[in-house]
Amino acid sequence: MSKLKIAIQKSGRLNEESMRILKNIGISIDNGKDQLKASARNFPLEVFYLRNGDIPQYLRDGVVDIAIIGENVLIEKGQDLPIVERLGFSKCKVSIAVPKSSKSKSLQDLEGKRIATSYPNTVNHFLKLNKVSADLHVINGSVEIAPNIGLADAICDIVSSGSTLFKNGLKEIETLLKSEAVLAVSPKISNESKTLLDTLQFRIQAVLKGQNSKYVLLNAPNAKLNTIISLLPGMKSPTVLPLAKEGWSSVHSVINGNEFWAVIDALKAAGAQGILVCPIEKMVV
Ligand SMILES: Nc1ncnc2c1ncn2[C@@H]1O[C@H](COP(=O)(O)OP(=O)(O)OP(=O)(O)O)[C@@H](O)[C@H]1O
Ligand SMILES: O=P(O)(O)OC[C@H]1O[C@H](OP(=O)(O)OP(=O)(O)O)[C@H](O)[C@@H]1O
Ligand SMILES: [Mg+2]
Repeated sequence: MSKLKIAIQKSGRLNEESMRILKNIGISIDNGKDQLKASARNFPLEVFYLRNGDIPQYLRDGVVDIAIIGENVLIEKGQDLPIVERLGFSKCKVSIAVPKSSKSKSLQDLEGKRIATSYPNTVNHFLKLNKVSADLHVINGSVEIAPNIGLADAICDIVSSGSTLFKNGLKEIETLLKSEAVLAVSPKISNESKTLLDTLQFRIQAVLKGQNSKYVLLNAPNAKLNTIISLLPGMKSPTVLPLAKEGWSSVHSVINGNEFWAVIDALKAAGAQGILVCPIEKMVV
């Protein structure tokens, strides 16, 4: 039986969370130290540990079937490669920044200036779109140092907390794109591997949905039940069970993480008491 081949970043920002996803979907991997290829014990899966920046080419060539990769790298080097799942971690932006003292306030002010970046295709595309021409200096790391050593007037790099920009005396002037870790697929994936991918994706979706939701239990006076139930959609509808105490019920439901605090505030205001909130490990809808 053939195995599904997945590329994961060997080391760096994406490695830990990528391994955690595999663990959370019940896949265990025999990982020898410095091993660049490993097999799963309980799923027909082979893991290739690669550099993030090399993964688009491996996908294109069909060396691997799928990969967990930063969306920004796909935008830079793999526009042709389909994304099948957004994974919600390693969220960041790719932005243009200039020294705090610079007079440049927008992209138009960078006409004829030097921009240091590790993302030349992304920057070129953006400059072209905005009809600005600038000189690109491609460097692979520590991009934020470039203006301080006189190499460039501006930089384009990843921004997350903004602390690297701050520490290097830079300010952001344009955001080119937003990125997160994604699951990308090789255009050469076989039908057999595609079936395995469907199984893997089903499991990943169950984990992601669980992560984005909370299980809520609360006590409600029966007189307020209708209002409280209307605030709680649940997976189908909330579960309502009688409490031992006369005139009270226990209500169980699932709340989406994004609207969590707004719903809790509304529940309290509607008379809910003893609200318990529990994490959900997996959710199959
Ligand atoms: N500060 C950050 N906060 C959040 N996500 C980030 C941050 N820096 C990078 N990322 C995301 O993680 C990915 C991997 O970044 P990392 O710095 O580990 O590797 P890299 O040097 O870009 O790649 P390679 O594996 O080729 O060496 C990036 O492509 C981006 O999607
Ligand atoms: O906005 P912040 O939270 O400060 O994060 C942004 C920094 O993080 C990344 O660098 P990383 O630490 O991965 O080092 P690298 O340049 O060696 O990849 C990125 O290249 C930025 O420099
Ligand atoms: Mg980095």
